[in-house]
Amino acid sequence: MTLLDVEGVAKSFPARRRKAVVRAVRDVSFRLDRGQTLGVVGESGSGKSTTARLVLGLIRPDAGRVHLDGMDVLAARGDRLHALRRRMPMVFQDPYSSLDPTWTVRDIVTEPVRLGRRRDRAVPATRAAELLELVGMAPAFAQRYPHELSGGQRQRVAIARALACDPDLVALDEAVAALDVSTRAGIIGLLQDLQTSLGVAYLFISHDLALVRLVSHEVAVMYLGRIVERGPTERVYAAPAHPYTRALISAVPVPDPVVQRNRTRPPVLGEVPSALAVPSGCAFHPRCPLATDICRTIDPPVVDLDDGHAAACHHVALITKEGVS
Ligand SMILES: Nc1ncnc2c1ncn2[C@@H]1O[C@H](COP(=O)(O)OP(=O)(O)OP(=O)(O)O)[C@@H](O)[C@H]1O
Repeated sequence: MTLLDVEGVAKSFPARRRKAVVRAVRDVSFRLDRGQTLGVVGESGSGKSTTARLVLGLIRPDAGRVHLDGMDVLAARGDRLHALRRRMPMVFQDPYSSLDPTWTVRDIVTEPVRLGRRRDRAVPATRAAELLELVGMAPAFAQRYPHELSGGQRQRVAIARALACDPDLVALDEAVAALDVSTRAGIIGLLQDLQTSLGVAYLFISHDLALVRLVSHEVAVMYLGRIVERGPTERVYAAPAHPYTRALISAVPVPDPVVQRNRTRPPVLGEVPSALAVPSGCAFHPRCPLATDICRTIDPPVVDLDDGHAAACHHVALITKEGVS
Protein backbone atom coordinates (compact mmCIF):
# COMPACT_ATOMS: atom_id res chain seq x y z
CA MET A 1 0.00 0.00 0.00
CA THR A 2 1.65 3.24 -1.13
CA LEU A 3 2.10 5.76 1.69
CA LEU A 4 4.32 8.29 -0.02
CA ASP A 5 4.24 9.08 -3.72
CA VAL A 6 6.83 11.55 -5.00
CA GLU A 7 6.94 12.48 -8.67
CA GLY A 8 9.29 14.75 -10.62
CA VAL A 9 10.32 16.89 -7.65
CA ALA A 10 12.95 19.57 -8.31
CA LYS A 11 14.52 22.35 -6.25
CA SER A 12 17.17 24.98 -6.99
CA PHE A 13 18.54 27.54 -4.57
CA PRO A 14 19.99 30.93 -5.46
CA ALA A 15 23.75 30.82 -4.97
CA ARG A 16 25.77 33.54 -3.32
CA ARG A 17 27.37 34.23 -6.69
CA ARG A 18 25.01 36.45 -8.69
CA LYS A 19 22.80 34.70 -11.25
CA ALA A 20 24.13 31.21 -10.40
CA VAL A 21 21.78 28.55 -9.03
CA VAL A 22 22.46 25.44 -6.98
CA ARG A 23 20.52 22.58 -8.56
CA ALA A 24 20.01 20.67 -5.33
CA VAL A 25 17.29 18.21 -6.44
CA ARG A 26 16.46 17.30 -10.05
CA ASP A 27 13.47 15.28 -11.19
CA VAL A 28 13.23 12.98 -8.19
CA SER A 29 10.50 10.30 -8.17
CA PHE A 30 9.92 7.38 -5.79
CA ARG A 31 7.28 5.59 -3.78
CA LEU A 32 7.35 4.29 -0.25
CA ASP A 33 4.91 1.73 1.14
CA ARG A 34 3.39 1.93 4.60
CA GLY A 35 5.63 0.38 7.28
CA GLN A 36 8.67 0.14 4.97
CA THR A 37 12.10 1.78 5.00
CA LEU A 38 13.59 3.60 2.03
CA GLY A 39 17.32 4.15 2.41
CA VAL A 40 18.68 7.22 0.63
CA VAL A 41 22.43 7.11 -0.05
CA GLY A 42 24.89 9.31 -1.91
CA GLU A 43 27.90 11.50 -1.31
CA SER A 44 27.75 14.79 0.57
CA GLY A 45 25.81 17.41 -1.38
CA SER A 46 23.91 14.88 -3.52
CA GLY A 47 20.54 16.27 -2.36
CA LYS A 48 19.48 13.72 0.28
CA SER A 49 18.47 16.22 2.99
CA THR A 50 16.84 18.59 0.52
CA THR A 51 14.76 15.70 -0.84
CA ALA A 52 13.58 14.89 2.70
CA ARG A 53 12.71 18.55 3.41
CA LEU A 54 10.73 18.74 0.15
CA VAL A 55 8.83 15.54 0.88
CA LEU A 56 7.96 16.63 4.44
CA GLY A 57 6.55 19.93 3.20
CA LEU A 58 9.27 21.97 4.98
CA ILE A 59 10.33 23.68 1.74
CA ARG A 60 8.42 24.06 -1.52
CA PRO A 61 9.72 22.46 -4.71
CA ASP A 62 10.01 24.32 -8.03
CA ALA A 63 8.28 21.40 -9.76
CA GLY A 64 6.75 18.01 -9.03
CA ARG A 65 4.16 16.55 -6.69
CA VAL A 66 4.16 14.83 -3.30
CA HIS A 67 1.27 12.77 -1.91
CA LEU A 68 1.07 11.32 1.58
CA ASP A 69 -1.65 8.72 1.89
CA GLY A 70 -3.34 10.20 -1.19
CA MET A 71 -3.22 13.78 0.17
CA ASP A 72 -1.50 16.47 -1.86
CA VAL A 73 1.22 17.82 0.46
CA LEU A 74 2.05 20.77 -1.81
CA ALA A 75 -1.55 21.97 -2.03
CA ALA A 76 -1.90 21.98 1.77
CA ARG A 77 -1.75 25.32 3.59
CA GLY A 78 -2.13 26.59 7.17
CA ASP A 79 -3.59 24.10 9.67
CA ARG A 80 -3.83 21.32 7.09
CA LEU A 81 -0.14 21.62 6.23
CA HIS A 82 0.78 21.61 9.94
CA ALA A 83 -1.38 18.53 10.49
CA LEU A 84 0.36 16.78 7.56
CA ARG A 85 3.81 17.74 8.87
CA ARG A 86 2.96 16.21 12.24
CA ARG A 87 2.34 12.93 10.41
CA MET A 88 5.91 12.98 9.04
CA PRO A 89 8.47 14.39 11.51
CA MET A 90 12.23 14.40 11.10
CA VAL A 91 15.05 13.25 13.38
CA PHE A 92 18.44 14.89 12.84
CA GLN A 93 22.02 13.78 13.34
CA ASP A 94 22.73 16.02 16.30
CA PRO A 95 20.00 16.03 18.96
CA TYR A 96 22.02 18.64 20.90
CA SER A 97 21.15 21.31 18.37
CA SER A 98 17.62 20.02 17.70
CA LEU A 99 16.52 19.67 21.38
CA ASP A 100 15.99 22.94 23.27
CA PRO A 101 18.52 22.82 26.18
CA THR A 102 16.24 24.88 28.46
CA TRP A 103 13.31 22.45 28.21
CA THR A 104 12.75 19.30 30.23
CA VAL A 105 12.43 16.00 28.41
CA ARG A 106 8.69 16.07 29.25
CA ASP A 107 8.23 19.40 27.45
CA ILE A 108 10.34 18.29 24.49
CA VAL A 109 8.52 15.03 23.83
CA THR A 110 5.01 16.42 24.32
CA GLU A 111 5.45 19.68 22.40
CA PRO A 112 4.17 18.28 19.07
CA VAL A 113 1.01 17.06 20.85
CA ARG A 114 0.50 20.49 22.47
CA LEU A 115 0.93 22.25 19.12
CA GLY A 116 -1.68 19.97 17.58
CA ARG A 117 -4.34 20.72 20.20
CA ARG A 118 -6.61 23.59 20.99
CA ARG A 119 -5.34 25.55 23.99
CA ASP A 120 -8.14 24.43 26.27
CA ARG A 121 -7.25 20.75 25.96
CA ALA A 122 -4.25 19.81 28.08
CA VAL A 123 -1.89 16.99 27.15
CA PRO A 124 -2.56 14.06 29.52
CA ALA A 125 0.12 13.87 32.22
CA THR A 126 0.83 10.26 31.28
CA ARG A 127 1.73 11.02 27.63
CA ALA A 128 5.41 11.80 28.32
CA ALA A 129 5.82 8.54 30.25
CA GLU A 130 4.12 6.60 27.44
CA LEU A 131 6.42 8.11 24.83
CA LEU A 132 9.52 7.48 26.94
CA GLU A 133 8.45 3.89 27.47
CA LEU A 134 8.17 3.44 23.70
CA VAL A 135 11.86 4.33 23.35
CA GLY A 136 12.99 2.25 26.32
CA MET A 137 13.45 5.07 28.87
CA ALA A 138 12.16 5.19 32.46
CA PRO A 139 9.46 7.79 33.32
CA ALA A 140 11.95 9.55 35.66
CA PHE A 141 13.80 10.89 32.59
CA ALA A 142 10.86 13.27 32.02
CA GLN A 143 12.29 15.74 34.59
CA ARG A 144 15.77 15.80 33.08
CA TYR A 145 17.33 18.31 30.68
CA PRO A 146 19.16 17.35 27.43
CA HIS A 147 22.62 18.11 28.91
CA GLU A 148 21.98 15.47 31.61
CA LEU A 149 21.60 12.74 28.97
CA SER A 150 24.07 10.65 26.96
CA GLY A 151 24.14 10.92 23.15
CA GLY A 152 22.11 7.73 22.77
CA GLN A 153 19.52 8.90 25.35
CA ARG A 154 19.20 12.25 23.59
CA GLN A 155 18.56 10.47 20.31
CA ARG A 156 15.91 8.31 22.03
CA VAL A 157 14.24 11.51 23.25
CA ALA A 158 14.33 12.89 19.68
CA ILE A 159 12.68 9.67 18.46
CA ALA A 160 10.05 9.81 21.25
CA ARG A 161 9.24 13.37 20.20
CA ALA A 162 8.95 12.26 16.57
CA LEU A 163 6.48 9.56 17.64
CA ALA A 164 4.33 11.96 19.69
CA CYS A 165 1.64 12.41 17.04
CA ASP A 166 1.49 8.80 15.81
CA PRO A 167 3.33 9.55 12.54
CA ASP A 168 3.02 7.55 9.31
CA LEU A 169 6.57 8.39 8.29
CA VAL A 170 9.72 9.48 10.13
CA ALA A 171 12.65 10.95 8.19
CA LEU A 172 15.93 9.97 9.85
CA ASP A 173 18.67 12.28 8.54
CA GLU A 174 22.00 10.68 9.51
CA ALA A 175 20.22 10.00 12.83
CA VAL A 176 22.79 7.48 14.09
CA ALA A 177 25.91 8.88 12.38
CA ALA A 178 27.24 10.66 15.49
CA LEU A 179 26.82 7.67 17.84
CA ASP A 180 29.44 5.09 18.80
CA VAL A 181 29.04 1.59 17.38
CA SER A 182 27.24 -0.07 20.31
CA THR A 183 24.90 2.88 20.95
CA ARG A 184 24.15 2.94 17.22
CA ALA A 185 23.23 -0.76 17.28
CA GLY A 186 20.82 -0.09 20.16
CA ILE A 187 19.09 2.76 18.31
CA ILE A 188 18.85 0.74 15.08
CA GLY A 189 17.29 -2.15 17.03
CA LEU A 190 14.84 0.30 18.61
CA LEU A 191 13.87 1.77 15.23
CA GLN A 192 13.28 -1.70 13.82
CA ASP A 193 11.14 -2.72 16.84
CA LEU A 194 9.12 0.48 16.55
CA GLN A 195 8.53 -0.18 12.87
CA THR A 196 7.22 -3.65 13.66
CA SER A 197 4.97 -2.53 16.51
CA LEU A 198 3.73 0.80 15.12
CA GLY A 199 3.89 0.20 11.36
CA VAL A 200 5.77 3.47 10.82
CA ALA A 201 7.70 4.02 7.56
CA TYR A 202 11.22 5.51 7.51
CA LEU A 203 13.10 7.66 5.07
CA PHE A 204 16.59 6.64 6.19
CA ILE A 205 19.25 9.06 4.96
CA SER A 206 22.83 7.93 5.40
CA HIS A 207 26.34 7.91 3.96
CA ASP A 208 26.82 4.44 5.40
CA LEU A 209 26.05 1.87 2.70
CA ALA A 210 26.44 -1.14 5.00
CA LEU A 211 23.97 0.34 7.48
CA VAL A 212 21.48 1.22 4.75
CA ARG A 213 21.63 -2.37 3.51
CA LEU A 214 20.86 -3.60 7.02
CA VAL A 215 17.82 -1.41 7.67
CA SER A 216 16.21 -0.66 4.29
CA HIS A 217 13.63 -2.55 2.29
CA GLU A 218 14.25 -0.28 -0.69
CA VAL A 219 17.19 1.95 -1.55
CA ALA A 220 17.57 5.11 -3.64
CA VAL A 221 21.03 6.23 -4.76
CA MET A 222 21.43 9.97 -5.34
CA TYR A 223 24.04 11.69 -7.45
CA LEU A 224 24.12 15.48 -7.91
CA GLY A 225 20.43 15.89 -7.16
CA ARG A 226 19.05 12.92 -9.11
CA ILE A 227 18.11 9.41 -8.12
CA VAL A 228 20.35 7.40 -10.43
CA GLU A 229 19.24 4.00 -9.17
CA ARG A 230 16.51 2.67 -6.93
CA GLY A 231 14.98 -0.67 -6.08
CA PRO A 232 14.65 -3.47 -3.54
CA THR A 233 17.78 -3.29 -1.36
CA GLU A 234 19.08 -6.82 -1.88
CA ARG A 235 18.61 -6.56 -5.64
CA VAL A 236 20.47 -3.25 -5.87
CA TYR A 237 23.34 -4.42 -3.65
CA ALA A 238 23.64 -7.81 -5.39
CA ALA A 239 23.44 -6.45 -8.94
CA PRO A 240 23.95 -2.68 -9.05
CA ALA A 241 22.90 -1.37 -12.46
CA HIS A 242 24.47 2.12 -12.38
CA PRO A 243 28.26 2.64 -12.52
CA TYR A 244 28.02 5.06 -9.58
CA THR A 245 26.20 2.53 -7.37
CA ARG A 246 28.68 -0.07 -8.48
CA ALA A 247 31.61 2.08 -7.39
CA LEU A 248 29.97 2.99 -4.06
CA ILE A 249 29.20 -0.64 -3.22
CA SER A 250 32.66 -1.82 -4.27
CA ALA A 251 34.18 0.70 -1.87
CA VAL A 252 32.42 -0.90 1.14
CA PRO A 253 34.92 -3.28 2.76
CA VAL A 254 33.83 -6.93 3.15
CA PRO A 255 34.82 -8.87 6.30
CA ASP A 256 36.45 -11.80 4.42
CA PRO A 257 40.08 -10.77 3.60
CA VAL A 258 40.33 -13.21 0.64
CA VAL A 259 37.13 -11.91 -0.97
CA GLN A 260 38.31 -8.35 -0.23
CA ARG A 261 41.71 -8.95 -1.91
CA ASN A 262 40.19 -10.53 -5.00
CA ARG A 263 37.62 -7.84 -5.66
CA THR A 264 37.97 -5.61 -8.65
CA ARG A 265 37.10 -2.08 -7.68
CA PRO A 266 35.62 0.14 -10.35
CA PRO A 267 37.06 3.49 -9.33
CA VAL A 268 35.03 6.66 -8.84
CA LEU A 269 37.30 9.10 -10.61
CA GLY A 270 38.05 12.50 -9.12
CA GLU A 271 35.92 14.86 -7.06
CA VAL A 272 32.13 15.31 -7.12
CA PRO A 273 31.34 18.27 -9.40
CA SER A 274 29.52 21.20 -7.81
CA ALA A 275 25.71 21.40 -7.86
CA LEU A 276 26.39 24.96 -9.15
CA ALA A 277 27.73 23.50 -12.40
CA VAL A 278 26.01 20.18 -13.04
CA PRO A 279 27.75 18.53 -16.03
CA SER A 280 25.80 18.28 -19.29
CA GLY A 281 24.19 14.98 -20.31
CA CYS A 282 24.58 12.37 -17.59
CA ALA A 283 25.92 14.30 -14.57
CA PHE A 284 28.12 11.32 -13.67
CA HIS A 285 29.89 11.18 -17.04
CA PRO A 286 33.11 13.05 -16.03
CA ARG A 287 33.75 10.35 -13.40
CA CYS A 288 32.38 7.35 -15.24
CA PRO A 289 34.70 4.67 -16.69
CA LEU A 290 32.01 3.72 -19.24
CA ALA A 291 31.20 7.23 -20.54
CA THR A 292 30.73 7.61 -24.29
CA ASP A 293 29.54 10.49 -26.50
CA ILE A 294 25.85 10.04 -25.72
CA CYS A 295 26.60 10.34 -21.98
CA ARG A 296 28.14 13.77 -22.53
CA THR A 297 25.06 15.15 -24.27
CA ILE A 298 21.88 13.32 -23.19
CA ASP A 299 20.73 12.87 -19.59
CA PRO A 300 19.60 9.23 -19.45
CA PRO A 301 16.01 8.54 -18.38
CA VAL A 302 15.28 6.23 -15.47
CA VAL A 303 14.69 2.79 -17.02
CA ASP A 304 12.74 0.04 -15.25
CA LEU A 305 14.75 -3.19 -15.12
CA ASP A 306 12.59 -5.60 -13.14
CA ASP A 307 10.41 -5.68 -10.02
CA GLY A 308 10.84 -2.05 -9.05
CA HIS A 309 14.58 -1.97 -9.82
CA ALA A 310 15.36 1.02 -12.04
CA ALA A 311 18.47 2.93 -13.12
CA ALA A 312 19.37 5.99 -15.19
CA CYS A 313 22.34 4.96 -17.36
CA HIS A 314 22.81 4.69 -21.13
CA HIS A 315 24.95 1.58 -20.60
CA VAL A 316 22.69 -0.22 -18.18
CA ALA A 317 22.45 -3.31 -20.42
CA LEU A 318 26.24 -3.65 -20.49
CA ILE A 319 26.53 -3.35 -16.71
CA THR A 320 23.74 -5.76 -15.81
CA LYS A 321 25.28 -8.37 -18.14
CA GLU A 322 28.76 -7.97 -16.54
CA GLY A 323 27.65 -7.81 -12.90
CA VAL A 324 29.98 -6.61 -10.17
CA SER A 325 32.69 -8.55 -8.41
N1 LIG B 1 19.22 26.58 1.63
C1 LIG B 1 20.15 26.34 0.71
N2 LIG B 1 20.70 27.35 -0.01
C2 LIG B 1 21.63 27.12 -0.96
N3 LIG B 1 22.11 25.89 -1.26
C3 LIG B 1 21.62 24.84 -0.58
C4 LIG B 1 20.62 25.00 0.45
N4 LIG B 1 20.32 23.77 0.96
C5 LIG B 1 21.10 22.89 0.28
N5 LIG B 1 21.87 23.52 -0.63
C6 LIG B 1 22.82 22.90 -1.58
O1 LIG B 1 22.10 21.88 -2.25
C7 LIG B 1 22.95 20.76 -2.50
C8 LIG B 1 22.33 19.52 -1.86
O2 LIG B 1 22.40 19.66 -0.42
P1 LIG B 1 21.85 18.57 0.58
O3 LIG B 1 22.12 19.07 1.97
O4 LIG B 1 20.47 18.23 0.22
O5 LIG B 1 22.79 17.32 0.27
P2 LIG B 1 23.07 16.02 1.15
O6 LIG B 1 23.18 14.90 0.19
O7 LIG B 1 22.04 15.90 2.21
O8 LIG B 1 24.47 16.35 1.77
P3 LIG B 1 25.07 15.97 3.22
O9 LIG B 1 25.22 14.48 3.21
O10 LIG B 1 26.38 16.69 3.25
O11 LIG B 1 24.08 16.47 4.23
C9 LIG B 1 24.31 21.12 -1.93
O12 LIG B 1 25.11 21.62 -2.99
C10 LIG B 1 24.02 22.20 -0.91
O13 LIG B 1 25.09 23.07 -0.76
